[in-house]
Amino acid sequence: MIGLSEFLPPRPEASWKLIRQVGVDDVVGVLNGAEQDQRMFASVGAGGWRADDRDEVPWSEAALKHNIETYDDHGFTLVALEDTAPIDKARLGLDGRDEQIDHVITQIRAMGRLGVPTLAYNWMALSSWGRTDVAVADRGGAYVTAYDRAVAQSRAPLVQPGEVTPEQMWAALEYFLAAVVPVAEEAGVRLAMHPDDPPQQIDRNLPRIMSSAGAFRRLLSLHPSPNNGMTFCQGNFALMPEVLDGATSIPELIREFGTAGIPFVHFRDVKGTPDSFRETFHDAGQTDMPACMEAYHEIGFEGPMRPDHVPTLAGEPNTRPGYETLGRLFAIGYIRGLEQSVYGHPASRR
Ligand SMILES: O=C(O)[C@@H](O)[C@@H](O)[C@H](O)[C@H](O)CO
Repeated sequence: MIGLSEFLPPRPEASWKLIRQVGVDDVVGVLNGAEQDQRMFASVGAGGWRADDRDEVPWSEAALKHNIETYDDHGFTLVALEDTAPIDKARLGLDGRDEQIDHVITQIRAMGRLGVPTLAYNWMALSSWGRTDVAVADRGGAYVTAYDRAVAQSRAPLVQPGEVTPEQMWAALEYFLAAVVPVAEEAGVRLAMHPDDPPQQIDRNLPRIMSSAGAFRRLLSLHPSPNNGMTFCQGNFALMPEVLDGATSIPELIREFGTAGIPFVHFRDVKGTPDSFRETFHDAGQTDMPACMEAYHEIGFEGPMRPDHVPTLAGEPNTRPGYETLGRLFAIGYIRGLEQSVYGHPASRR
């Protein structure tokens, strides 16, 4: 079976009871006050959530143990992290990167000791996922997020034109992997690179190198290891050139990368192109989701899979675009149904 999971910060909320009631016990977490916890909603101009004021280093073993205990107190098991210390100097290959890489190494060793086997990270320097609208009316008036490249690129630049090159970011990634993959191997932690979102070649003058299937083939070849893998975020792979031009498909990429390359899945969908798209309900996008689930079953995937972004439904504040509660319940039910139709119902499994 897949490890159906949900993305929750280490701060209990009323929604946690609903997530348990719809049958999800596994959690993908952030680190209280770390880079993604602080950056992800600001990146789309939303209020999001606020970190607790804690007297602990977010990526320390003590902080991670605190988070695990918090999840455990509510019946959840932390199965992956999708957060690190700030690593922009590492992403850009700048002075000070070794200290940032040391923080990641500290976190990986703590994850190994505390039994958290997967670490998702991304190479979107100075930013995170990007959207130009977080309240586009979709089915029944539900809000989804959307992206328009012309609007996005009219905003303030992240760097000056040519200030950072793709080669610089690839060299920085190779340096990062050389430092952290051996530690991950020793700790029993699988690294899972998330695609640039959206998968643009360049964003406000800054290269985005993890924006094609070819880039992920290069990632795996840069440092071959069972601990150097990817977060197979379907919504982003669906917008990559090789999928849009028909050279491959999401199910074919699932089979190509296999469980060796895919420790972790974001199971969501979109409509459009990387220059202009909206996110969708899981049953209404441009990807053959049943075919994807069949491909996961064929490769024997049984790792963490989460719904990722969901629409905001009636009555919800939309301060956490993509991450409100009611849409998660729909998505969880949809994924669980697909899973049991493909992997079999627990009652029928031998
Ligand atoms: O596809 C995406 O961009 C999402 O997965 C992000 O919202 C991601 O989960 C956050 O930036 C936290 O890593």
